[in-house]
Amino acid sequence: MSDVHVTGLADHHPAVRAAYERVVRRDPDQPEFRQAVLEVLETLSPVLVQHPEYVEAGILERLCEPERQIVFRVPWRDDRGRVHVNRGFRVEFNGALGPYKGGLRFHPSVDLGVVKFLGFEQIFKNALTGMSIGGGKGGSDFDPKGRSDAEVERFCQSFMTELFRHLGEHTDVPAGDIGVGGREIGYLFGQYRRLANRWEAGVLTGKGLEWGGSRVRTEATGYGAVLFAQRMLERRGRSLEGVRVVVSGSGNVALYAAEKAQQLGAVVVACSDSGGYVLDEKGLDLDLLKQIKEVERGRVADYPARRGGAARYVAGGSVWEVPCTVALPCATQNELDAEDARALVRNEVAAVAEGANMPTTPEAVRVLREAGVLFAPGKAANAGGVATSVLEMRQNARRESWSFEYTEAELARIMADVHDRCEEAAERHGAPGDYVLGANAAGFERVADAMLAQGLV
Ligand SMILES: NC(=O)c1ccc[n+]([C@@H]2O[C@H](COP(=O)([O-])OP(=O)(O)OC[C@H]3O[C@@H](n4cnc5c(N)ncnc54)[C@H](O)[C@@H]3O)[C@@H](O)[C@H]2O)c1
Repeated sequence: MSDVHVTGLADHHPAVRAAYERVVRRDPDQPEFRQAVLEVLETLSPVLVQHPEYVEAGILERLCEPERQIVFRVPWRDDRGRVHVNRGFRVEFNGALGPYKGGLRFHPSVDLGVVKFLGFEQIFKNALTGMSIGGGKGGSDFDPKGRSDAEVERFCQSFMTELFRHLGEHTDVPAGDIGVGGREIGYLFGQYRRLANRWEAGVLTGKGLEWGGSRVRTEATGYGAVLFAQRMLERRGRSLEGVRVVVSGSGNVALYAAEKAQQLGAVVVACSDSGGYVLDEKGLDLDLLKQIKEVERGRVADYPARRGGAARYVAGGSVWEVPCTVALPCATQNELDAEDARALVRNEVAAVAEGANMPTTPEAVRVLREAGVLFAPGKAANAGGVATSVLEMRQNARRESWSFEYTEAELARIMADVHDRCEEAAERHGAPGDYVLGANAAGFERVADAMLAQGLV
């Protein structure tokens, strides 16, 4: 992949080529990180032409190198008394706009390159919200699947025993991501509180409602992605009313993307997990799906038997085979490839909005864009989660607890602003309707200006 892309950068600004070549040379074993960097850099040439001061100040080189990377051992015992050793990570990527902010992912695929890709994306996403937060990300190669509550608790306590010294409401504020939901945030917060001997609510977001959490945080990423898609469509005189929607994944982002799409009148006909997908032409029964996934921690394969009717499960199939007008990839990185994109185009998809981080491969993005499909990159479309985390921090700082309606209205306002910032930047740089360029340029300019103002640090 990298050879094609280094060659493909021939027409770009020399600073773009130099920065990318440096990343390839220094981090040859981090393909996801390289992919995320390339996806941003290849849109920035017009910005650098307008702002030679960014090049002069080495902004690209500095942006591609995390401010701090923490890698640590996480020892824990399973229920049978056996010792396990996992690896923990926290990458504090860029703090120019505020305390590092970004989730923790617990999944066997997590390594330093994956955490760096997510942290890099997070810098621009957080900048796009217009709020005061820097970019960071963390996690572990621990696999919570099949582990008991007690095992997850012991793992989280061990993880936080090292991480706590690097965190703080003014320093670094993690949240959830794949494999880290309300249960894990609870165990992590408890251990932080014990070690720090402080009630510091703003140190973690995604907390329980009774102890500092915010309403709408659970729903925010999925709701936000749909609100973004809706605004893209509205700008072109269309809406979600009566439209067929397909969602991938069935975790936090997927479930609430499906919920908001239904609330706006769409028919959500399919969702998936790593084993396959379910198709329900009548529209997914979300109460049942939440019971299976959130309460029982089961698989989507269990859905058809309990739903009855014509719902069916397709083992191992790609959910993107299902015809739809709006596609919402909400599972994981690189889950929608060029072949999937061609299937979506054949079925006349109108818009793709990424609920997950980098779920669409670069080749698939090209296929969609060449076919004229509206495409919203994750760093814009899924920014509602982190934005609501900041709303949670605001409530913590003021010792307040806002209503669902008020918080959701704030989320809607923020998503409209994120959309409009992307739209405005794309137009300003001569590429109207290009949300990838718009998101990268708008996020980059905000961080770059802050870095310039703060000197060489
Ligand atoms: N939770 C948030 O607030 C948030 C915010 C921004 C972005 N994201 C991103 O959204 C994505 C999903 O995160 P989440 O919080 O919903 O995690 P989650 O653990 O709740 O859900 C992940 C889902 O993806 C499914 N999945 C994993 N690999 C798959 C594959 N190869 N094919 C199909 N399904 C697969 C899992 O079965 C699960 O249903 C990730 O990319 C994450 O980085 C999450």
